[in-house]
Amino acid sequence: MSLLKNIHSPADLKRLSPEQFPELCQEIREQILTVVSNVGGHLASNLGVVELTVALQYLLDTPKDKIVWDTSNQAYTHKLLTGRREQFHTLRQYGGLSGFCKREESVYDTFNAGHAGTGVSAAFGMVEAREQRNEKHKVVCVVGDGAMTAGMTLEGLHHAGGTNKDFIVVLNDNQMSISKNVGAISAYLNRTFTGEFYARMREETGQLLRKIPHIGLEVQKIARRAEELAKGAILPGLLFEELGFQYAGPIDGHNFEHLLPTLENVLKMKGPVLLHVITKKGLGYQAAMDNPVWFHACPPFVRETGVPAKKAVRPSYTSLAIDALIKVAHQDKRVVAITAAMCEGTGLNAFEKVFPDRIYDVGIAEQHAVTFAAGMAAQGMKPVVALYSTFLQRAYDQVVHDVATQNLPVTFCIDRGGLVAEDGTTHHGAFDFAFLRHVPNMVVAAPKDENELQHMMKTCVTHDGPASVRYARGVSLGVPMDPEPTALPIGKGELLREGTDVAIVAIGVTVWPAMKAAERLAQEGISAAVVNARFVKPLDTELIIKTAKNVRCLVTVEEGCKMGGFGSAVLEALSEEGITNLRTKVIGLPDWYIEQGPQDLLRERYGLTADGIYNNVKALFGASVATDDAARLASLVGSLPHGDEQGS
Ligand SMILES: Cc1ncc(C[n+]2csc(CCOP(=O)(O)OP(=O)(O)O)c2C)c(N)n1
Ligand SMILES: CC(=O)[C@@H](O)[C@H](O)COP(=O)(O)O
Ligand SMILES: [Mg+2]
Repeated sequence: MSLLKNIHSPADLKRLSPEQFPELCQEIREQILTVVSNVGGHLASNLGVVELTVALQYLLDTPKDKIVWDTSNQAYTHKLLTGRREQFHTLRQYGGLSGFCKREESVYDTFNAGHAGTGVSAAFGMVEAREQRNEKHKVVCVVGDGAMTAGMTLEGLHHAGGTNKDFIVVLNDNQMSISKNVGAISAYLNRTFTGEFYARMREETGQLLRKIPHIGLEVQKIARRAEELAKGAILPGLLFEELGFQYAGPIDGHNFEHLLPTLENVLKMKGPVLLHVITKKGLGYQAAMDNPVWFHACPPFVRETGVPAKKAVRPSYTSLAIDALIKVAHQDKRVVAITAAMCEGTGLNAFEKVFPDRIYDVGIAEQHAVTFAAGMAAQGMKPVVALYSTFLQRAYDQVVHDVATQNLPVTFCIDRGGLVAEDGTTHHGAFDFAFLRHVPNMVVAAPKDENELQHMMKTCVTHDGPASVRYARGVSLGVPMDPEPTALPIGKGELLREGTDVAIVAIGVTVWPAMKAAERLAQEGISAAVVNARFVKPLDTELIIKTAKNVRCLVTVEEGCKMGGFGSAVLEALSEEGITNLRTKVIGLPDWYIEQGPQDLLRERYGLTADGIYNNVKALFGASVATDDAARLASLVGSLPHGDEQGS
């Protein structure tokens, strides 16, 4: 590590000679592999952009010049070269470096990201800010071929290409999203590989024309047109040129002899420019090159073998949800599945094996995925859209405007609901209860365990309207499973435990911890009822009100934001009923962005474990007893005759 350890900022990199770069890149790869095999992370994407990052930092004058990393899951080399090498071992851990770019972390991180497709828009915003402020610096956005399929990227290119502002987009094309990239844009980019064919053909056409004596203008025109057509059919650059970008490339993104001079030229060009760079995901680590999908975002693994360091003890909620979906799809031919570039993450690859003709991967295009589903539903199909909670945020209007207003039977499998751990702020599924429960017609369900999950899958898919079922990241609990999924009554919760002092009304993964808390409270003589609400909407107000009327305190628990979420729904129901004499508390995520860290640790921090619920209930109950005692005492004192009256 003799080169890397002396780099504390890009200025140190500039002191190296380009001949030393291959050795430096090897050291960087070594460092990334050491840390990621230990803590997990986005290995394959990062190993693919080592040379590109070195070249950019070498030629640009950051932080004055701005680099925007789209999604920013590929920014590890960037972190290592911009003063964060010594903290790099803390990557993705609680209190450690983020796995993504964070402005709070470094001046070299120009824009926070984690969701794909924001880079071009943000970077072009910086271009226009530069113009407004009369500044002189370069703005470069690095965007992947996967993110190129995102609507926002195309919106950004459309805007920027319509101007003549100096702006550089580097398209890092590794032919992969998380899995193989899909769709027309990806096919278009893949024709890069026939670029050689285009060059040869152009040469041959030229030779042919030169051989024709006294070539007329008309013939020349026809020839040029033929060439343009050939370009349109074969050369990827034409798409970008038509969008107003000068196109350069494709070039080998691992070869400094290509990278440095081309980038140097591109940085001097005026107006919007797109440089197309071809890279390989996982380069330098055979296991990641062989299986870039698994190594896209991997848990800790054994470096020598490339196998996970820990074996999963039980199936994940994800896989059990899709198992149930497969069973339901066997019974109903109208059921189709839709993923937005997340076939593996959402477990739909299992569905694809059984129903290869009934699954659609639309690319990183959540908005399209939802409206596409609505279109299918409008024609009698039963589409199931499987998305991570955090990515559904992007399709809010499509949920409201295209699905719910028409009461269309689209099911949303909301994966990664709640705390997702190491990906942190941009990826926690904190808001789905809050942004779905106010949508008319929408069913919002969250099971307490995997058995209930399979039943809710059936409930939602067979429901004749929009419905969502939300489940957590991670392994299931290991509860006994019923042989078949069965539809549950929509809007009905279950009373898991009777109680006369306190009611704990919980939803989703917080239900079993609530039960544990109740057991502990019982040992101390506090009688706690536990309601598994099952549905945030329609809320089982009847059960909740009935339970509330028997107790003096009520606590709600959810792994979601408190503001406008499940607890708010319960409080609204109590208020509607005119119940005002109850002490209440909402346990959930606070009004700030939740940091990265292991799920257990974060759950503890936000009071979502059995202990957390127990402590909250005890404090609330203790306060209510104290208040009641004080009130009793006051009324007792009030009823005593005054000294004067006693005639003293
Ligand atoms: C809006 C959104 N949807 C889905 C994802 C999940 N996701 C993370 S990285 C990734 C693939 C990105 O592919 P690409 O842009 O080509 O970058 P690469 O990892 O290949 O460098 C996806 C789908 C996301 N981050 N954001
Ligand atoms: C999908 C995405 O954004 C990934 O890059 C993420 O890091 C994956 O995490 P999971 O392990 O939850 O699928
Ligand atoms: Mg890619």
